[in-house]
Amino acid sequence: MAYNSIIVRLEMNHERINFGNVASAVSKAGGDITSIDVIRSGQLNSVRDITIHVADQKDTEVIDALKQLPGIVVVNVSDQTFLAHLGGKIEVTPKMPIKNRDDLSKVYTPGVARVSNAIHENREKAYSLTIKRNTVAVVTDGTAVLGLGDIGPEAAAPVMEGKAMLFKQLAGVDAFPICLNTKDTEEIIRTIKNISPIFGGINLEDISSPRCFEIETRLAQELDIPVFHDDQHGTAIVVVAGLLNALKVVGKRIEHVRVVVNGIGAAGVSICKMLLAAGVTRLVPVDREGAIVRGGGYDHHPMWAWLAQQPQVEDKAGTLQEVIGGADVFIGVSRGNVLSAADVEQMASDRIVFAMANPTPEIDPEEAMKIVRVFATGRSDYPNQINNVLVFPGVFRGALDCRARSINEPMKLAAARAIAAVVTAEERNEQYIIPSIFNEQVVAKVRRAVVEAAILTGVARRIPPDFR
Ligand SMILES: NC(=O)C1=CN([C@@H]2O[C@H](COP(=O)(O)OP(=O)(O)OC[C@H]3O[C@@H](n4cnc5c(N)ncnc54)[C@H](O)[C@@H]3O)[C@@H](O)[C@H]2O)C=CC1
Ligand SMILES: CC(=O)C(=O)O
Ligand SMILES: [Mg+2]
Repeated sequence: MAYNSIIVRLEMNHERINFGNVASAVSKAGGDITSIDVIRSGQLNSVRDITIHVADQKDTEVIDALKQLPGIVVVNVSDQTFLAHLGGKIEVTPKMPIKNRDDLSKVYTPGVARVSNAIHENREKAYSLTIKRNTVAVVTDGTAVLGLGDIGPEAAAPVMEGKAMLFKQLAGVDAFPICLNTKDTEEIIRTIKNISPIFGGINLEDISSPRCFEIETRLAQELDIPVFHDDQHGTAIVVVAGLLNALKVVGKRIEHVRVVVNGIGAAGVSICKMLLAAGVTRLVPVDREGAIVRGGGYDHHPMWAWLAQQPQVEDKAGTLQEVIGGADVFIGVSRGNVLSAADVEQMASDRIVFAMANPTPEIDPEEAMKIVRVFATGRSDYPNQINNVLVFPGVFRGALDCRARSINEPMKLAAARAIAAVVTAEERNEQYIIPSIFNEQVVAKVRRAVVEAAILTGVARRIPPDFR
């Protein structure tokens, strides 16, 4: 279950109530007081800030319980998650101060003109003389934000800022959120191409399918910097990493398992492609209207049409409930609460369920954990967090360091194997199939694997010093 922290400012009349009554009311309503700060204390009244750890969506119950107490005034309630977003979460910081005219003439005019001319003569110098070599655009149109859907570019911004923070903290990559006010494929492609000169890479984020496929393919063809749709490939890479380890835990081989993937959008298509490349022989892709079957006609969706031609895709039609029976693996990248315990119980023994819709998984984790052998979500509050945050920082660190032209399939497979290998055979178990995002080996190993594969496949334009 997810928890949140709220800070409640209370004015208490000491003649009518004591703090013990407050603590017991909070606890009865489902909260847990974790700290108390006295703001003002007098003989009759005091004002205190109490921090309460409270289960998701239970905060109103706790506040209502406090409001009903005699001698209490709830002065203010602040939610720590909202506080963390106040004013946005990132800023631009200069690398040196401008203290005098001499500094000014170096970083700005007239000195800067010589640097600009040098880049004009040799465009490649943008990599050594500007932020290009370490800067990635995180671009969205706000149409498939987490599992929240088409909530618009402004509402997508907190997620993009969060991605930018993770890029910087985990891999030292400077990432900038760009939220576009258009859903038009051609306009998105044109805009990204037009802003690309300052960036060393483009991370596409939360752009809904099927537009995301064309946008990525065209940009990858038309730009000479890496373009990576995180929801497609970041997710597929981390799923394959988790699955390789989960299969070892349950003692099944990838070529023998039957895999149901629910939600064949951006993430689902790429997961299916990568599972086939990794050796899956029995695949059941399922979307809203049921299974996508071998030989079916899907003229409206080129990626579904491609899937329907793959020999490993089953030809049995049906709803999720009709096709899940006997499956060894369920991978959900669709939306919250679409899978019941009864559905999961139809699966094979030693089943593996990755319920990755964010923020609400396909099945309630508390229910699922009782009936599956290996369970994972995209969330940080349960064991086995399968989230593309394990991928994009290291992939871009590697791609920027070797100045890769693109991020190709061998680089992606190498990244998946590198993530899986962070968990050793001794450490691996049902609760630990995937490393934590705070495990420092993750970015280092993914970077190394990505650079090696880029060099081997000829897309690296620079050999980083530690590879010479
Ligand atoms: N844990 C992680 O790292 C990641 C999780 N996700 C999650 O996966 C979900 C999908 O993300 P995207 O692929 O980017 O979105 P998308 O919008 O491209 O695709 C969603 C697909 O799910 C299908 N769908 C919706 N309801 C369904 C249902 N009841 N049954 C079967 N299919 C259904 C839609 O028709 C669509 O094809 C979101 O909840 C997102 O948060 C996505 C990327 C990474
Ligand atoms: C994690 C992520 O990128 C998503 O849920 O869309
Ligand atoms: Mg995303």
